[in-house]
Amino acid sequence: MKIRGFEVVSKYADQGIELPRRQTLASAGYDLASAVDMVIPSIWRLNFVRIFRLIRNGHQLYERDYEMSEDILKPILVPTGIKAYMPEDEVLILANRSSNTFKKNLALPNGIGVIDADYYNNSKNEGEIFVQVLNYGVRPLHIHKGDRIAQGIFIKYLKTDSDDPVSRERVSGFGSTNEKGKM
Ligand SMILES: O=c1ccn([C@H]2C[C@H](O)[C@@H](COP(=O)(O)OP(=O)(O)OP(=O)(O)O)O2)c(=O)[nH]1
Ligand SMILES: [Mg+2]
Repeated sequence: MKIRGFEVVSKYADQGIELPRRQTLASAGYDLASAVDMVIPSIWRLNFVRIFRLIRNGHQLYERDYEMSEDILKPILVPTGIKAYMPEDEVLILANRSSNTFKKNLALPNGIGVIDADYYNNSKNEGEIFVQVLNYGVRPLHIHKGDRIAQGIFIKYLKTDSDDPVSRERVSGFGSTNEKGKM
C-alpha cells in the first residue's frame, strides 16, 4: 500500500534520477538532489546590475528599472525531477542543508519550502519539487546533476476547530492559489 514516498516525474524518466534517501538511520531529512547541471549566479553580481542602472540613470531609479531588477533578483529554481506523495494531513518540509550555508553560500530565501500533499500530480507540472535558492557568495556556484541541494522532512500538520479551506484543490504551485495568479 502506498502511504508516503517519492517518485520521478515523467519528464525525467530514464534520466538516472535517484529517489531521495536519508543518510543515516536517525536522519530526519531525505536529501533531494538537483536534476540538472546549472549555475547559480551570485546575488552580488545581480545587485551590481541594479546599482549600475542607478548610477547610469543619474541616481534616478525609474519604475522599469525597479521591475527589471526585481526580475533579475528572483530566486533561482533548482529542479529535482522528484514528486512526493503523502496522506492529506501531512506535509513535506524542505529545509536547507547546513553544509550549503557553510560551504556554498547557498540560502533558501523562502526559509523553508512547503510541499503540500495536493501538489502531487498537479496538472501543471506533475508536482515536481523545485528548490528555491539564492547564492549569497561572490562567485557563481556550479551545481551538478545529483548534487544534494536540500532535505525534505515529512510531518503531520494540525487543523483549527473552524477549519474551512477556500478551495478543494490546487492548480500548481508558487502562487497558484493567489487570485492574481502571477508568480
Ligand atoms: O520550495 C518550494 C516551495 C513550494 N513548492 C511547491 C509545492 C507547494 O505545494 C507549492 C505551493 O507552495 P506554497 O504554498 O509555499 O506557495 P504559495 O505562494 O502559497 O503558492 P500557492 O498559492 O500555489 O499555494 O509549490 C516547491 O516546489 N518548492
Ligand atoms: Mg500556498
